[in-house]
Amino acid sequence: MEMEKASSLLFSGLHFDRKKFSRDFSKFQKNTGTEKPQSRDTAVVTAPDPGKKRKRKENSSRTCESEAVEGFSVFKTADPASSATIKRCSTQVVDGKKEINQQIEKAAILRKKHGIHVSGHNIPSPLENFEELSTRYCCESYILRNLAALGFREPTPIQRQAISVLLSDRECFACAPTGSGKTFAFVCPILMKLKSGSKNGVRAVIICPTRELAAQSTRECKKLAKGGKLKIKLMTKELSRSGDFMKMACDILVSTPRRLEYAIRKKKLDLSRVEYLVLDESDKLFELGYLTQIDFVVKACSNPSIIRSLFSATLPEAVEEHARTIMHDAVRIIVGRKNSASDLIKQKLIFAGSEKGKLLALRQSFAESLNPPILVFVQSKERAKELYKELAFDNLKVDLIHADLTQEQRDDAVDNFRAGKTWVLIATDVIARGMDFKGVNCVINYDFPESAAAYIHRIGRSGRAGRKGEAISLYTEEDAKFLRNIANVMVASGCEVPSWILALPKLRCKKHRPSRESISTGGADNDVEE
Ligand SMILES: Nc1ncnc2c1ncn2[C@@H]1O[C@H](COP(=O)(O)OP(=O)(O)OP(=O)(O)O)[C@@H](O)[C@H]1O
Repeated sequence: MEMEKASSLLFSGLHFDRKKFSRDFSKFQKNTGTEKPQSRDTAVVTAPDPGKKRKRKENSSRTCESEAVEGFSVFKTADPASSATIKRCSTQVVDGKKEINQQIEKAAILRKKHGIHVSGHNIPSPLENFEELSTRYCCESYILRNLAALGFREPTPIQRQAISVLLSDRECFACAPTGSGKTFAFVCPILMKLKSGSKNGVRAVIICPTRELAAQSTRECKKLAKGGKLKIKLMTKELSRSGDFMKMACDILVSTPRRLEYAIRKKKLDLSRVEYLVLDESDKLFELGYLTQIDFVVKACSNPSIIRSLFSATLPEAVEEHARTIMHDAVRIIVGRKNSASDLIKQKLIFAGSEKGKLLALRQSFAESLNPPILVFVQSKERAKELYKELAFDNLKVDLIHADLTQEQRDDAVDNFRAGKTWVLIATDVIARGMDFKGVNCVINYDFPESAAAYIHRIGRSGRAGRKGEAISLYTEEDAKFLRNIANVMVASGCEVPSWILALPKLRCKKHRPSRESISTGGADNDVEE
């Protein structure tokens, strides 16, 4: 139901005028792209389509495609009497085809090696290494320096494919495991494409579902942009209320949907020149709570040549279908198995019997081996407060984070956890998505997650960037209806699960979180805050 509404709302304001952009066809024959002449995308063998729906910068077609067209025109204008010319040309065509086939094969091998699955037309080959950013796409040296300074030696699979797709001015929707480097997969091409700073307003927008994630993405973006001229800004509460973007240098803006909408409505922010729009954690942003804001922002990004991209570790069918109908010639990228947990996480299910049993199991687990940093997820802010009170006197360095805290308190909680000052952070789902806490050893689902997606994102706070992690999920009888879904995710990652759980009935429709006995005292808790 939610997605049906999404389909009717999202992107509905966008309209592309074919006639208006028909002139662009002529541009396909000019060489103005950023990809270097010697570089070739794979599988680009057809002549450009003059009826293409939208204006595109030409570098994506400035490859074998334009060469094939040029080849034919050479053929036509050559002296027909000269058999030598004809022979030379046909040899060139055969050589060209052979080369293209070799490149297609090479790209396929590379994709197979890295578990990259793609669909769409004329998909650029994945990057073999970061050097290709400069040899193939003329990347400025400061970006390569920053990549090296960050210690990134090889692109991750999602970076290999998404970077080349976005650098070829193609829209994409991508699904890759948690902690697999999706942030740089969209940040890097944006920095490369925008090149120098401009005073003409915001040119790229990155939307994240939470303020913490927006702040983190801004920081990551700034790390890669160090030494360049681009201005990157995080939309703070203050900026959204009183900042005048018309008078401010800002090339890349990172924001939550609400703050973005607020600034646009106040007419202090014009997004009509935006060239790149990223919806990070896109499936979350497509949920009802965000939908009208996202729709409003997407309409405000009215530049017809905008490149939009969707990234997440979970991409439900409904979101995919929707993306396919509204995006233009988009490339679908899936790394590994779709909607699955990272292979690096060891997952365990523990039956705790009752709410009291859960507290006991948690204390016991801490007593046996406390290996911080540890994240403990609960289903509501009330329960976060209750659990905090229980653990605060257990001689643990424990803290909590939920949506009721001030921004300063939330920032402190995140910073202290990052700095190792907090060993155990109790959290609601407010930090379940996207947050990159390095080296989280264990995620404990104190309250069982109510969907496979929620589970994948929560446990994905550990086992990031190639490190191993652990996830423990406590459950009681109240959680029976959610068990099978989560167990299926575990089985798909190679974990053992009792067979009776897999034989439980399928979850047919979305179920509400169970009301639970209070952690500290009696009473029920029906709060559904994230
Ligand atoms: N090429 C690379 N080599 C090594 N580490 C990398 C590389 N790219 C990114 N990383 C690191 O991997 C970690 C996870 O990256 P990131 O937060 O982008 O993951 P993600 O896929 O967006 O995860 P999530 O789905 O949870 O949002 C970060 O610490 C980042 O610095």
